[in-house]
Parts: sequence; C-alpha cells; structure tokens
Amino acid sequence: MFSRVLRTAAHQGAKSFSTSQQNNVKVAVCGASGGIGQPLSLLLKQSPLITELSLYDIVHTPGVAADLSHIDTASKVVGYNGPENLEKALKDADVVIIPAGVPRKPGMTRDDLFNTNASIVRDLAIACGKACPKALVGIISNPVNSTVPIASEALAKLGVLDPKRIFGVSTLDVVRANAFIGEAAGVDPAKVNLPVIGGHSGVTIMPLLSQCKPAVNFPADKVKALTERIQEAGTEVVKAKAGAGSATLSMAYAGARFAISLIRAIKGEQNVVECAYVRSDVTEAKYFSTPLLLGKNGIEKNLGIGSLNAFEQELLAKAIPELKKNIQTGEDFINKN
Ligand SMILES: NC(=O)c1ccc[n+]([C@@H]2O[C@H](COP(=O)([O-])OP(=O)(O)OC[C@H]3O[C@@H](n4cnc5c(N)ncnc54)[C@H](O)[C@@H]3O)[C@@H](O)[C@H]2O)c1
Ligand SMILES: O=C(O)C[C@H](O)C(=O)O
Repeated sequence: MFSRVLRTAAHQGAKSFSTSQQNNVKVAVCGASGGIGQPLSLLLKQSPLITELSLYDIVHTPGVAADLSHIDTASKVVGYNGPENLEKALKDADVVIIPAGVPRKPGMTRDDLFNTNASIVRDLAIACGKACPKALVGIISNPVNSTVPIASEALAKLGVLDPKRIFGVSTLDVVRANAFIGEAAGVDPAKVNLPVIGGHSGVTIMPLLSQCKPAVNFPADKVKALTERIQEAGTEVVKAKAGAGSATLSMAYAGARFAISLIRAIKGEQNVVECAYVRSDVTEAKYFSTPLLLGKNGIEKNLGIGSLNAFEQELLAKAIPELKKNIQTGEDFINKN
C-alpha cells in the first residue's frame, strides 16, 4: 500500500499493538461489487489490521471475493450475495462501510439520488442494528446529508441507536482539500491537513483554510476559488466521467483511510482524528461534520469547529439552512416509511 495513511496503519499493525489490543477485526463492505466497493475492498485487503473482510452486495460478490481472496495477505475474505445473506455478512462486524446505491450522472444533484438510495441505506442500517448493533458504521451512499439521519432514525426505531457509532464519510472532502491546497501552495499534499466541516454537498461543504496545517496564506479571491473548487469537486468528477458515474477511486482511498482510522481507534491507538458527518450539538444542525477524536466506541470527543474567520462564518450561514432541510428530508422519510 502506497499511501501515507495506509502505510502508517500497516506499520502500526505490525509494531505498536502487540498486547491488550482487540485482535480480531471484522470489516463488512455493503455495496462491495460497485465502483467504490471493489477498490475499497482491495485497499482494505492490504491492511494487516483486518482479520476478516466480509463483502456484501446484491450482485457479483462471489467473483469479487474469489478474486480478492487470492491476494497474499492474512485477512480472510468472504463474499455474501443477496438480501438473504445480508445478516450473515454483517454478523458481529466491528466496522461496516456502506457504499451501496446509485451514483450521479451529469446534471444530477446528490439529492436526486434520494429516492433510490434512501431505502437501500434504511434496510442496510436495520440489518446492522440486528446483526452487529455495536459496529461502527460509515455511510458513503449519497445524499450523505440525508442518509446519515435515515440510518440513525432506523436504528433508533430498533432501539439500538448509539450516535457515537454512526458516521457519514466525508473524508473525500478532506482528501481533495489537501490535494488542491497542497498543489496551490507548492506543498506536498501528503503533509497538508485541512479540516472540512459541515456536510457533504455544495454549500454545506466548508473547508476551513484558516485552520490549515501547515498554515497557508492566499489572497481572498484565491481562498474563494479554492473553497468553491472543493465544494464542487464531486461535480467536477461527474462531468469528467461523462455518464460513467462519480468518484470511485479517490472515494475508495478516502473510505479506506476512514475505515482504517476507525480500526486504529478500536485497537486502542490514541489521538486518531478524522472529520465525519455525525449527530452533533456543535451548531443548529442536528448532524454536522467536524474533526472527531475516535476511540474504541466510536466518537470519543467532538473537537468542534474552532474559530472561524469572517469568510468561514458566511459559509456556515449558508450551510446551516441547507443542512437542516436535508436532515428533515431524511427524518421525514423514516417517519413515513
Ligand atoms: N460520501 C462520498 O464522498 C461519496 C463519494 C463518491 C460516491 N458516493 C456515493 O456512493 C454510492 C456508490 O457509488 P458507486 O460509484 O460505487 O456506485 P456503483 O453503482 O458503481 O456501485 C453501487 C453498488 O451498490 C450495490 N447495491 C445496490 N443496492 C444495494 C443493496 N440494497 N445492498 C447492497 N448493495 C447494493 C450495487 O449492486 C453496486 O454494486 C453512490 O450513492 C455515490 O453517490 C459518495
Ligand atoms: O459527487 C458525487 O455525486 C459523489 C460524491 O459525493 C463526491 O463528492 O464525489
């Protein structure tokens, strides 16, 4: 594995946790045969932190699992195909990552995916609630601003909701921000750490350039242009793919980074921090992405939004009404279905 994050994880898996750690880690990927699911599973198969990789989809999982199982790493790979095998796939999983559902085509918004993806995420969340209620669940399926409330409410209905364990995966926004800022500042992107807060669509994506590490100092027009590029980066990929879907490879990278951060925290590593879209009381929006300190049980501490400059305050003012609307749409869906 070539990335900073996954290389670090491999090193830690080999060296730092020889005693008193959770030894066996089962990770389930729901939507494992898709454009994200396959490369995500490939990246996860390379992690020595994972004992069992459980691949679930409604199609093609026997082939994907057979293929991945020939890779000479220690984790066991098992494929589960079709709804009748879903609970078996999820049974006792420690981490579940959900990239199931349809992606955008040019001209569509993420909200246009709601009608198809809402019930997919609801049903997968219910199955998690039954088969692995203590799992840490990362939801990639769009529209994330609404699918996370859907999953949370579905688990609440079952009586097993622990909001510290449910995450909307917004890591791709951070990865993109690091890439674009690194390029613009002439810094190795792997050394950039830029928090992206809010939600995962358009104006709800709030990169905080004022909190970038290392510090960057761009003129106001450049800050605005970079912010808008980060907010519209998903659409940039959708347009470039011209009907063949949305980001898959960069999302697989980001999803693997997020999953491995969850596992590092489960295994007792300290100071693991990731931004993710979670139940929150940091702002007026019931769900909001902020940097989170991760622990064995999911969110150990919400690190909040820090201090925002005037430009970022304006971004927040635009994000909140949109987030509230998206959250309400998700909650209404569960209340009616
Ligand atoms: N959070 C993010 O940053 C981010 C980034 C990129 C894409 N996405 C979203 O991820 C989702 C998947 O994108 P993709 O490009 O992999 O799509 P894809 O169509 O290539 O793959 C989706 C997979 O989900 C499977 N699937 C459908 N219904 C299912 C069900 N009920 N249970 C299990 N699996 C099911 C399909 O069979 C398919 O294999 C989309 O909603 C997309 O918008 C989110
Ligand atoms: O843009 C999309 O539809 C997919 C994803 O949310 C992304 O940000 O790439």
